[in-house]
Amino acid sequence: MSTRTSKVSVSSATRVASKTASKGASSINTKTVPDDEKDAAYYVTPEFIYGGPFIPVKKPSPFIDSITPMNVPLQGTFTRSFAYISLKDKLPIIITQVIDDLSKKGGGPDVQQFLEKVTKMKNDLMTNKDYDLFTIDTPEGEKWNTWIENLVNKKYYNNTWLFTECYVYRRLYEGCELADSLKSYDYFAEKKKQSFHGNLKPMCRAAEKVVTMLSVSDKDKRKADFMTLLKLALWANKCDLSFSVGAEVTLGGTEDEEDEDAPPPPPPPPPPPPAKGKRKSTEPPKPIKVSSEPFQMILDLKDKLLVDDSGKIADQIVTKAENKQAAIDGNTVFKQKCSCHRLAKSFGVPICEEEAPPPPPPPPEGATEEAAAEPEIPKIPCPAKMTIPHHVMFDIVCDNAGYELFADLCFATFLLEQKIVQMVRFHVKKMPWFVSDVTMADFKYVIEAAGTASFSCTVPGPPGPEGNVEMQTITADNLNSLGKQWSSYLDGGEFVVMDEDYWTYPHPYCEMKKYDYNMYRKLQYTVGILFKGDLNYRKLLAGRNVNPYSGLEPNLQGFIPAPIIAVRTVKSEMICGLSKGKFDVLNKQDPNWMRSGDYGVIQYCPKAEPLKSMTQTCSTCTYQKPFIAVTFTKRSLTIFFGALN
Ligand SMILES: O=P(O)(O)OC[C@@]1(O)O[C@H](CO)[C@@H](O)[C@@H]1O
Repeated sequence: MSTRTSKVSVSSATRVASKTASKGASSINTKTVPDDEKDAAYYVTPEFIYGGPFIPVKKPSPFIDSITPMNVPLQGTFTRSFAYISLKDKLPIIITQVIDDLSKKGGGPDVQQFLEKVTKMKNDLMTNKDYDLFTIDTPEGEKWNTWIENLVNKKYYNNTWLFTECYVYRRLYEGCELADSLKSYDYFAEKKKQSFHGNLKPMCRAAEKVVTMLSVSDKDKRKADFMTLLKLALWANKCDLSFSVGAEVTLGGTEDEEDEDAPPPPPPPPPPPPAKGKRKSTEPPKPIKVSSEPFQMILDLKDKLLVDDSGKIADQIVTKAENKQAAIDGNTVFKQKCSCHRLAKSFGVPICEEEAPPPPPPPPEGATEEAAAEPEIPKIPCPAKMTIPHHVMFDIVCDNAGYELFADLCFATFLLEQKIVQMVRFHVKKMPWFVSDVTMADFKYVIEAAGTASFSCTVPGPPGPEGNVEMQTITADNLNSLGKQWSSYLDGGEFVVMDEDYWTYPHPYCEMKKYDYNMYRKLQYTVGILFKGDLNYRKLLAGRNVNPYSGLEPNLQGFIPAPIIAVRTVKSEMICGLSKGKFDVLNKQDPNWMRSGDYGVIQYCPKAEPLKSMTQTCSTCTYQKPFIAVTFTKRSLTIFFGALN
């Protein structure tokens, strides 16, 4: 009989053994418990029954019948948590949808291999196995394997929900990386396209109003519009396909959707006089009619906005942008020479002073190797020493494509057209992510589709002075003009779209410096970073179930590259910044209120870590280093430059 050793606590094994022994004792050989309790194998080796099955040995379960305890990371072992539900019910369905779609698509042996790997991953998830390592041979794949090997808990439910979910979406994409015929395949593309076309009506209606907010306006109107467009971007976050498990989400599909095409209902009768005494705060909220007209929705949902820092954000971002512009105007020279400048100068190599010149011409035909190895050194300002950017910029860490990206683009357009900033940087994903997160391809698709969409419908216009309502025709004209404006921003550089690896890492943002210091530094140049959506919120709070009444800043745990703006509808069981008692009231009204996406927050942390000159040379200067090392091939110099790495 093979003996299996396993880390099972003796006490529980004893319980198991005695329970086993008591059950049908006559049919099994009742060995006495060995004197030597070190023989743990005894407790886990199933008793062999002649002609009968092995008796299953129940290991102590990692699952706890509880919600996530305070300050503990959300994870699947708490069976009353949404993390558990998401891993048990949502993620397997999303994986199955990918498998089904690809099976229908068909393909050669590489697609079959993809399906086998993804099916195994789905089964491993459902049976709480250990993560498999990545097999792609890339630096980023190696990083993932290092992270997995360093984990204490390598099981899907036992590790944090954040890591497991990111791991699953990253493994899905590995399947494509390993399949030649799936190299640039996006298994969520159709759903994301549908999330655009399925929301044409709210986009066209929103565009009607957005275009009236773009001409430079007085401070009060500018502030009001700033706040409104931030709320438009907030409620757009309801359109999230990982939350809906791939089901199409059209705006306004919330609570009791009001059919706004019907003439508005007559005004409600005056409310009855308040009952004597205090209204019980735990009465379930009365169902509200939510218009699918985006700007009316903002008004309808005002009580669902649990934290609203939009006014403070509007004031401070404008002020910070003005201060940044003053610093740029006043910055005439680099304050310090970068070490590579000094070294280059001392070896007679031109130092990098201006903007990067055009790439050097290709070496002439038949050029000798030495000549080919000596291109003109590009003169690039050394980012390591830059503490003042070239432009006043604002960053948006995007979430979902489709309607949510439309709303984010509207907000960015407002910032540019109101001359608050000169550039908006969008951070998107390098691969299909959480079903509807924006990739570079999605970004370009939405801009192109907005510029060419056609749409027309009639809706009730605003009530006239006598309360009469005229029907009005909504078309895609304003959406088209916005789309064309966005396209020119992309060409002109006002819109910069970046898809660095970092945004598909599984780590909380408080660890950004550890995993991508350059990314942290890049973010320090901006006047504000808008983090969209629930997943970003989970990363900002390190995936923990924090005290709902604690402030945003302490929960960022030092992640303050620039002022942080967190805009998210509540789709996971973590939140901070609530007013006193609010969390308890909401829980009493509906214990599952954090799983609905019906509530939202607009939170702000104004702190920013000062941008200092780096002590070592930057990645740009590293680019020059190999060249200088090749130019001065003396062994001592190569070692010397090597030491600078
Ligand atoms: O970041 P988003 O798109 O706002 O929301 C993503 C998300 O809430 O959807 C899922 C809900 O199950 C979670 O995995 C994840 O946090």
